[in-house]
Parts: sequence; C-alpha cells; structure tokens
Amino acid sequence: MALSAKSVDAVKGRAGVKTDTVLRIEHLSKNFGSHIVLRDIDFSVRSGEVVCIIGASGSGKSTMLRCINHLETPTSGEITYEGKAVGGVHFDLSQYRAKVGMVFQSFNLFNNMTVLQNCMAGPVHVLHKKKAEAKQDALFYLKKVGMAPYINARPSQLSGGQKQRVAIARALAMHPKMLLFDEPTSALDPQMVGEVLAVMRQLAKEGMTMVVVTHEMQFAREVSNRTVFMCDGVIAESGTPEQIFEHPQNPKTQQFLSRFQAS
Ligand SMILES: Nc1ncnc2c1ncn2[C@@H]1O[C@H](COP(=O)(O)OP(=O)(O)OP(=O)(O)O)[C@@H](O)[C@H]1O
Repeated sequence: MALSAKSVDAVKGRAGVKTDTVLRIEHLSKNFGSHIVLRDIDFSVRSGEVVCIIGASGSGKSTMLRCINHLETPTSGEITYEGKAVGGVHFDLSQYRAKVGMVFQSFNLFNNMTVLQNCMAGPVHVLHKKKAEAKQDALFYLKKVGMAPYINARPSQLSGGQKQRVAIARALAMHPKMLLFDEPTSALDPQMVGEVLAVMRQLAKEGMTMVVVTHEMQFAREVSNRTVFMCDGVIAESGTPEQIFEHPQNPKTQQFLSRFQAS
C-alpha cells in the first residue's frame, strides 16, 4: 500500500515484524451488481505483522478478506502474495490457500468428520502428507489450542469456542505462512470469546502473520501492530493501535470509536 510514512515508521521496529511485504493489494474494487462495496483500496501486510481491521457493519471488511482469500473475485485491482498474482491463469488456488489460511465466523468444520479427521483432511488431500505424519501434526496443533481431549468428538458435540479452536488447529495443520480471521468470535457466547482470543494472542506472540477482521476493540488495541479502520468501502485510517484508538485523526474513526465506547 500506500502505508503513509507515518504508519511505516510506527510499524517499524515492533517485535516480530519484518520489513518484507508479503501481501500487497493495489486499487482493489469490488461491486455486487450496482452496489460498490470496495473502492480503490491499497493495503499491504508485512511478514510477522498482525493487522486488525475494524469498522462499522457493511463497510466491506469481510469482502476485502474474502478477496484476499479468493473467495470473491475483485471487480478490478490487483492482489499479490509473495510477488505472485492471486487469481489469473497461473494461479494455484489450493497451494495458495495452504499458505494463506482462513478462519471463519461460522467455523466451517466438516460435520461428518471427527475433530482429528477435520485437522488431517487438508494435509492429506492438499499437501499429500502421509496419514501418520498428518495425524502427528494434527495432534500437536489440537494440543496447542487445548482440544486434545476431544479428538474423537464430532463438531456437533462441541461448544462454539471449542469449534473455533478446532478451526484454528485445522488452519495451523496446513503450516500456513499467514492467517486470515473473519470475525472469529462474533458467533460465540461472551464466555467463549476469551478462550479463542487467548489462542490468537499466542499465535501473534509467536510471530504468525495475521489479518483479523474483528469487533473486539480490546484485542485490536492490545495485539495488533497496525489497526485499519474501514468505512464505506475505503480504508479511512490506518496506524498503530495507539494512533487509532488514542488519537484518531479522521472524524469517521472518531465517531465510530465513540459509538463503540458508548454501546
Ligand atoms: N455476495 C454478496 N452479494 C451481494 N452483496 C454482498 C455480498 N457480500 C457482501 N455484500 C454486501 O457488501 C457490503 C459489505 O459487506 P461485508 O460483509 O464486507 O461488510 P463488513 O464490514 O464485513 O460487515 P459486518 O461487520 O457486518 O460483517 C454489505 O452491504 C453486504 O450486504
């Protein structure tokens, strides 16, 4: 992007964030029919960076994430990951999704499979790993998210927070270089939000590159290296969490945050 000199300086030097840009979005626009949802967006993510995207409902946050994951095709503009185009004739979608994992609000687990099978399916079928190796890996990541005791359970037997932790383990089992989170706690009861955020905090601490669309302002404030505020299909403001939450410059950011604080 298009990071302003000010925000580049702000990001520089933060623990774990490297200088290389892994994801670059230039002039991204997305329309659904005549409805313009994203307008000429420039955005980039550096290796090791945790970017939280906040903004009002309908501002285009999920659509931008879905364009990054190629679940939506941009109307115009370019997305590149490690210098290679996302989309187009030479694009290998399954290899790309192995590198750039996504965790959804609605978990998207395979309900007919056990927890363990959910975490083995991608590595076996996409990465062509041997079953024994995939199992060992899956067990490692399920333990990491505190779900080892549930390996034989079906998703229908789990709470929302447990399902989301399995979804994170499933994404990790693909050894992604970057993870996209689309409102990962929005479908959860309040008491389960914390357990999922704790796992995400740990991933951030370990240096995982993450783009997180979230309504969890406290998480964005404490964990992100950069917070991006979206409004009406554009990035209205981007900076360190301190800049966005303590000293927002754009009146729309100020209005959004004050509404949020009031609610
Ligand atoms: N597949 C689609 N077809 C038509 N319109 C869509 C589609 N997906 C999203 N939209 C519209 O695009 C706009 C932006 O939606 P999006 O989900 O990206 O917003 P958001 O900022 O993530 O909102 P929220 O915080 O409520 O999830 C909304 O008006 C939505 O109705």
